[in-house]
Amino acid sequence: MGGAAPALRVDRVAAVHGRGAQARQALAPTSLTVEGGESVAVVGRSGAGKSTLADIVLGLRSPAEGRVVVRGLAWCSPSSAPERRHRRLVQGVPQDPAASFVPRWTLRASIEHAIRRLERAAHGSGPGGPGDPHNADAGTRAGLEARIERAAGLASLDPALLDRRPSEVSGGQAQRAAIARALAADPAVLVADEPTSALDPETSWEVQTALLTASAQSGIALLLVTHDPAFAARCTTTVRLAAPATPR
Ligand SMILES: Nc1ncnc2c1ncn2[C@@H]1O[C@H](COP(=O)(O)OP(=O)(O)OP(=O)(O)O)[C@@H](O)[C@H]1O
Repeated sequence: MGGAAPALRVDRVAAVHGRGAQARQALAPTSLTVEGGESVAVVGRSGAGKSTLADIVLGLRSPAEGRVVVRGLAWCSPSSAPERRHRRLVQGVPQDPAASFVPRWTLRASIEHAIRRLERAAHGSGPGGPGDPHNADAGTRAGLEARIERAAGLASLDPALLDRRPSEVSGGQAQRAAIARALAADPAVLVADEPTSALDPETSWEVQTALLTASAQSGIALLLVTHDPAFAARCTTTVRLAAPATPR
């Protein structure tokens, strides 16, 4: 797509943990670009700052230097956090998917709740219900159901499993549901920090396939933190983080 801004641009982003004499570089200045539909594996030694980078792109912490740009929009910098109305643009796939769903709710109810919350953030504090003209897709029951089922299909999750609770599905199925929840938000960027480390090798491979296929088919940029060289090799590119500066 000639001239379009990349889905994700990380521009000389660095991070520091602690303050004053305790301050310690957690991430050395790092730049990378991920186009829609591409996947970038972030690798590096333990403590290199991989999770710190993932948290910054997710908007969970601020960089000490540099900036993140999502689809050409200023996403975050040392002095600015992501705007609420743009929150849906970057979605996370957690390491422990079962714990990220409400235990008493069906997977469908949790995904529906996540979509409605993002819609409310996108369109101000309105109810996000059928009366909201911006909300025609998620606002009607049929539109919402179609959106969830489409996301489940993209994540290779059997839609019948959407009516189970997190304790009633396997780890691999819960991870597919977490991928579906992220896709249902219609993001530009997916951030996955060790998304298959809790799974057996066969299930891990299948979930990797679901994640990579969904990102490629939907034109979503995937930023993947992994220690698994085989998973990294399946991505479009690998970025190896430099070790942060050691304290003096
Ligand atoms: N909450 C925190 N307070 C202080 N220092 C922290 C905190 N979280 C992480 N760090 C430090 O920041 C650096 C980067 O940590 P980070 O978890 O991002 O590394 P990582 O590359 O993801 O490591 P791993 O591969 O072991 O998960 C490390 O030196 C770590 O000790």
